[in-house]
Amino acid sequence: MIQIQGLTKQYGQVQAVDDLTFEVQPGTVTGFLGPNGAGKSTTMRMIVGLDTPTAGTALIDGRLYRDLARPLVEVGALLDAKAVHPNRSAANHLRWLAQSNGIPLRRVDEVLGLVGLSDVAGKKAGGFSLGMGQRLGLAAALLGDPGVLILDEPVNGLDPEGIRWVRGLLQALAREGRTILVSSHLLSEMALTAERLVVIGRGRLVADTTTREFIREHSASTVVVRAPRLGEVAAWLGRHGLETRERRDAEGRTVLDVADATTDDVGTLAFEGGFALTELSMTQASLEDAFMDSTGRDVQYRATEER
Ligand SMILES: Nc1ncnc2c1ncn2[C@@H]1O[C@H](COP(=O)(O)OP(=O)(O)OP(=O)(O)O)[C@@H](O)[C@H]1O
Repeated sequence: MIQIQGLTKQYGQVQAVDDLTFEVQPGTVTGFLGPNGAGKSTTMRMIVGLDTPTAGTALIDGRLYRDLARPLVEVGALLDAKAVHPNRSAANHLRWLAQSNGIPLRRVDEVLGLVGLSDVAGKKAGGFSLGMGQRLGLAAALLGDPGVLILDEPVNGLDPEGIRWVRGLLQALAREGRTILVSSHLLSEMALTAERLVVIGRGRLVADTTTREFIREHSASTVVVRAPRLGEVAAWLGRHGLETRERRDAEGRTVLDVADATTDDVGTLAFEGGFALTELSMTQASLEDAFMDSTGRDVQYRATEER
């Protein structure tokens, strides 16, 4: 289990992580979600002792990372896939890690096989593509067969096949009872991988819930209505407590958006009011848009055209 308590990191004027408190339980994949610059990497670096918190603590199975006797056997981390000596072969990189952590050398071939790098084991890591580098980083994280895994954007640079493979691997590792924290800035990716989500924006906790609940809360759906007497329909629905907004659809027709309602509600009310409807449909807001909205005021970096 990972326990984060009041974790805070200040870099000069920048509050990178701001009083974060959450737990990551074993047996499930927990997604660590937030827009760029939200503080995910800084949090993960503090968990594995690469950064010192300004305040608060990050404990792994009740202990600080630096107090673990054999860190690689207890925690596997993928934080920067490029942190490999470019002239060292993939196998030698792993052998060196294994030897310095008292891990049997046969484990090197096992993890190379597991991540699909057996064929390039003797090639220099410096010549690896981003995706191959990610696979090597995963191999290093898995080397000590640890009970806790901390992975920063592990699918970055992988092709769709690779992404599917990582997803399956993480879910299988979680089923074995491991604690897995995996970061991403894409809700769509985490929706398929993680059972739970810890969402942050500008260093602060936005949500700590199941993925299903987070999606349910943020996938606001809208009922779309077209009718010959649209103004009267809007007034009628308004009188029955529904919030409506008129707009033009893609074909230039005037339609009514009804928030927080079902087509059943709207259809029944229209019938009771004696209105003919020419359209009654449902649209789902893009999940990614809804997620960005939820962290919206906390987003630190946006494309300038969005400002
Ligand atoms: N060593 C550092 N010195 C100064 N500021 C830093 C340092 N590391 C991170 N920051 C700042 O802290 C904030 C959080 O950064 P962090 O990399 O943790 O975010 P992130 O959620 O991992 O984003 P990304 O997905 O872009 O990696 C950013 O404003 C970043 O510029």
